[in-house]
Amino acid sequence: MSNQAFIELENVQKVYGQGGKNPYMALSDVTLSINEGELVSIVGPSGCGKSTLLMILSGLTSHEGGTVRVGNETTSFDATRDVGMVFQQALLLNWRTILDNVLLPAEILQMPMKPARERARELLDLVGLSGHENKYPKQLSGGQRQRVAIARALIHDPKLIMMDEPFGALDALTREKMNLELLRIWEASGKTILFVTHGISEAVLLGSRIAVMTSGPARMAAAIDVDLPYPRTLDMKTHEAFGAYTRQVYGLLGM
Ligand SMILES: Nc1ncnc2c1ncn2[C@@H]1O[C@H](COP(=O)(O)OP(=O)(O)OP(=O)(O)O)[C@@H](O)[C@H]1O
Repeated sequence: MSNQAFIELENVQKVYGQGGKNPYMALSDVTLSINEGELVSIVGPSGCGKSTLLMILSGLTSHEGGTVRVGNETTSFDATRDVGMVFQQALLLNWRTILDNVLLPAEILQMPMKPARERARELLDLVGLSGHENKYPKQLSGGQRQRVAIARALIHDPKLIMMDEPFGALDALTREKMNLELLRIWEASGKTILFVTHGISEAVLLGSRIAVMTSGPARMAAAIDVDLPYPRTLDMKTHEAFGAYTRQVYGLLGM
C-alpha cells in the first residue's frame, strides 16, 4: 500500500450556475485527505454540500477551485468503474429478483456473468441475506433492502464506497443494527468508505475519522480522529470517550 493518501482534496470550491445569473457557492473551502481502507464519516447541516462533495469525487460534477485527486501511485482510480454508491433509498428494481438487482452494475460494466453471479451470492451472504436471492424487493424489509443496496455497491469490487445517508429512512433500532452490520462488512471487505450522515452519534460510532462540515459558506471545519477501538459496539455510546467526541462535533457545528 502506498504512503500517499488515497483521496486528497485541497481547498476545493464548487459553484453551481457559474457564469449564470445566480451562481451559488456550494463548497467554499474543503481540504481533506483519506487513506485507503479508512471509514470516514462526514457530518454537517442540511445544505452544507455533503452530497456535492460525493458527486465531485464520483466524477458526476465538476469543481471550480482547488485540487481533487483520487487514487495514488499504487492504486489507480477510474470513477466510472471504481465507485460504489449507496443512497438513502435502496433504489432497487421491483421487477428483478434480489440476485439480479445485485448483478445490475456487473451487467452495465459487462463483467463476465458466471463469476459475477457467484460473487453476488457471496455478497448476499456477507450482508446476511443468503436464502433471499430469488425474492423480489417488495418481499423485503427496509433494512433488508438497504443490505441489498450495499451488496450491489460491492459487486464490481470498487475501490471507493460512498454512502449518502444510507440508513436515514430506517427506524432507530434497525439503523443501529445496520451500523454494526456496516462495520462488520467494512472490516471484511477492507474498502475505503465515505459515510455521509446527519447523525452525530452514528458518525462517531462508525468513523475512524469524522469530517465536520459547516454551512454559510460551506467548508470543512475539522477532521477529528476517533480513537475508539474496533470492533465498535453499541454500549460504547455510553462511554465517556464517546460522549466527548459527540460534544466536540456538536461544538464544531455550533450546537
Ligand atoms: N444542481 C444544483 N444547482 C444549484 N444549486 C444546487 C445544486 N445542487 C445542490 N445545490 C445547492 O448546493 C447546496 C449543497 O447541496 P448538497 O445537496 O450538496 O447539500 P447536503 O449537505 O448534501 O444537504 P442534505 O444534508 O440536505 O442532503 C445546497 O444549498 C443546494 O441547494
